[in-house]
Amino acid sequence: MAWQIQCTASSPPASPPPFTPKCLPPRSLFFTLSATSSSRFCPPHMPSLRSVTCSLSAVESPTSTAGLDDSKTPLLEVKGLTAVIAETKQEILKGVNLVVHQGEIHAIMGKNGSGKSTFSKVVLVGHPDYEVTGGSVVFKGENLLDMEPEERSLAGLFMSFQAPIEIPGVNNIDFLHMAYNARRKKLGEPELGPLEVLGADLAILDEIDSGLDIDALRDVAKAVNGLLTPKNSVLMITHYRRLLEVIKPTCIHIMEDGRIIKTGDSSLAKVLEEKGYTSISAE
Ligand SMILES: Nc1ncnc2c1ncn2[C@@H]1O[C@H](COP(=O)(O)OP(=O)(O)OP(=O)(O)O)[C@@H](O)[C@H]1O
Repeated sequence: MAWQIQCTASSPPASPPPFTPKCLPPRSLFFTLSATSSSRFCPPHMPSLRSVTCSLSAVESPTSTAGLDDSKTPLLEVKGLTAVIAETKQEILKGVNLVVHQGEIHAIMGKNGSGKSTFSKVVLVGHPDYEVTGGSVVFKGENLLDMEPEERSLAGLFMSFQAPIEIPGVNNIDFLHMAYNARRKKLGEPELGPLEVLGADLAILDEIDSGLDIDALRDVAKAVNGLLTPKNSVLMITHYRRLLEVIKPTCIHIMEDGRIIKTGDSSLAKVLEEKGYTSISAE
């Protein structure tokens, strides 16, 4: 797990470098996480990820708003989110509860069709295919559901596409990050992580591991690692435990039929591998 070793090697300064939001136009919402990104992105002020722990231990979590660590600042608070397909009114999200605090990595797993992508589309972009019928989504204290996609981006959300290597311009974020930090270095200022350069606090990464071989997966893991700072958080949507072997999440949430039915620490992925989703939903 080279990504962890790299990032634990640096000790954090007394205070993290200042955040620099709004340094990019609104279109920066849609960047692609590069499978070729390297660990050079690991920000120097990042603390050991091992210090970030989930206080829940594979407990049932019909309302996973239950505090992971109340001393931390919540970034994203989703409560009772329900949504239907706009055209047919079929309900897909049936009361999602989720809290992501600063500096945490969360993973959402679940069977095909459980509602993971719908959740990310509703939260991130307010996708027109869906209508929110209830609940709330608060990001940094603001009601996200009232915001246009551009406003969500400016508020500090970042989303990656699925299948990153199929998207042209895959290295944009690498280039942007390097160019920005080169200038900061020249000015004698501390370098920033990619999310800070983007002015984003939370990255939602939807199935960034789909179709990747093990080597590409390691590169993606390094890139995800490089997105983190003590203030930034990552919410990953994934099918595969193998990604969670190289990126140890603070918490794993299991989604089933439009709800999060269980929240636990990274050991939950092992339970899934050994016993499958059925064992969890049947408990
Ligand atoms: N725009 C849509 N029109 C019709 N059905 C939809 C639409 N969006 C989602 N669905 C249905 O809602 C359910 C949840 O879909 P969603 O893509 O969110 O699940 P998922 O957990 O991300 O699945 P996967 O792991 O296969 O990507 C599925 O049954 C899907 O067919």
